[in-house]
Amino acid sequence: MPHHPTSPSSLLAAYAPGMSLIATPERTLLGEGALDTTDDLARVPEMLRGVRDAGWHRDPVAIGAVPFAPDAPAHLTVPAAVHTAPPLASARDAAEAAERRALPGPWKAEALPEPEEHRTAVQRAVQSLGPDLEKVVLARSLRLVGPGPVDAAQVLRNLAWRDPAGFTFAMNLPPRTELPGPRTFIGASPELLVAKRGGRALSNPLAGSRPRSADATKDQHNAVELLGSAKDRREHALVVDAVAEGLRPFCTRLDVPGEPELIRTATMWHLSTRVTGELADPDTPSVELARALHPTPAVCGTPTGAARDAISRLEPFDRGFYTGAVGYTDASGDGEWAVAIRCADISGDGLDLYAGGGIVEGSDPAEELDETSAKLRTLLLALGINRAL
Ligand SMILES: C=C(O[C@H]1C=CC=C(C(=O)O)[C@@H]1O)C(=O)O
Repeated sequence: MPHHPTSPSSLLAAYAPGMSLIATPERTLLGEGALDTTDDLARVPEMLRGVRDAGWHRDPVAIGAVPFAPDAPAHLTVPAAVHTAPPLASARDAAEAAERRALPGPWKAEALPEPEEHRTAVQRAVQSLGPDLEKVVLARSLRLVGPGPVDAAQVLRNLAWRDPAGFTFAMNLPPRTELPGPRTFIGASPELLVAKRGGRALSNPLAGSRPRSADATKDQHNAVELLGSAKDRREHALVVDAVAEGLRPFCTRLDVPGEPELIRTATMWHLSTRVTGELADPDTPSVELARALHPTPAVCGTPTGAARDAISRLEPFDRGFYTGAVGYTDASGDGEWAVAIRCADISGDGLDLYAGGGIVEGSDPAEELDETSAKLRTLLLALGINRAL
């Protein structure tokens, strides 16, 4: 991977729509232009070899986004120029305060489905649980339209500095047919689908959530309650088991901690497990691991097929790239792929925000609605909106 010693804030400042940026706990990466593009994650290693063999780039990197639906096109590009910098968390400095600014309103909001309908969908999902469907993740979306073109670069900087330890991204996508002009898939995900470096693989499944609270006592109470919740631990274990099963065929050794830990973002507490493995073949491309894992029960459910069917029955919108994956890989297969959550799809004056939650036996519709509202706050706060919509 090319090395351009620079600071993460200078890459955030250089970002403009049409480019792609991803900031991870390992590095910050900005891609400009396109030497080649594919809509198929499986073809990424071949695309990287092609670019290298043609002499267009000695050390090419592919960066992009994969949708939730298996038959929908991905968008993965080998940029003409890739700039890298250390991780954001290493550089919380004066830039942080200077670069954060609210976007101008007012915003017109339209919920799809309406909150009441989401509660009903959760209720229906709970009723359809049983031996054939143990868990399903149900989501809702919120369309916001502002007074002018949404400033994606400002949203990105706001997201980055609020959650510098996660995976912050802005991916350039082909325009939507109904909304011409630049399209940016943007977000700050706390969840690592898979990273591969040399002979080691790492995944960090999250599932089981409580909102953060501005009140320190309540915040602590939420965290303790989450860690002790049998329902959330069940919901979490289904994801960890699926990730371990997905990685096992590739690994000679797999370490799966028996107990989840708590992690926090600016808006949420989550149960988290770090699964690490030693790869039988250190040349296994990270995209192959991502394909084997996606979609985990953190975004779809268990078993996958029945959960997908329930999602298409109960969700009244197309998820697009939400609950897909975003990331990058180099030609040696080393790379990082985050689960595409806490995100929005920006085109023109509007954006679509998304949030979902895992439904298992014992899930409560009102609590699930509140959880999605809390998850939507990641993007709402990045727009400068500090209230529920
Ligand atoms: C599907 C989402 O979150 C997933 C990741 C962490 C916790 C989750 C949960 O507790 O339900 C979800 O599985 C989302 O944020 O839209």
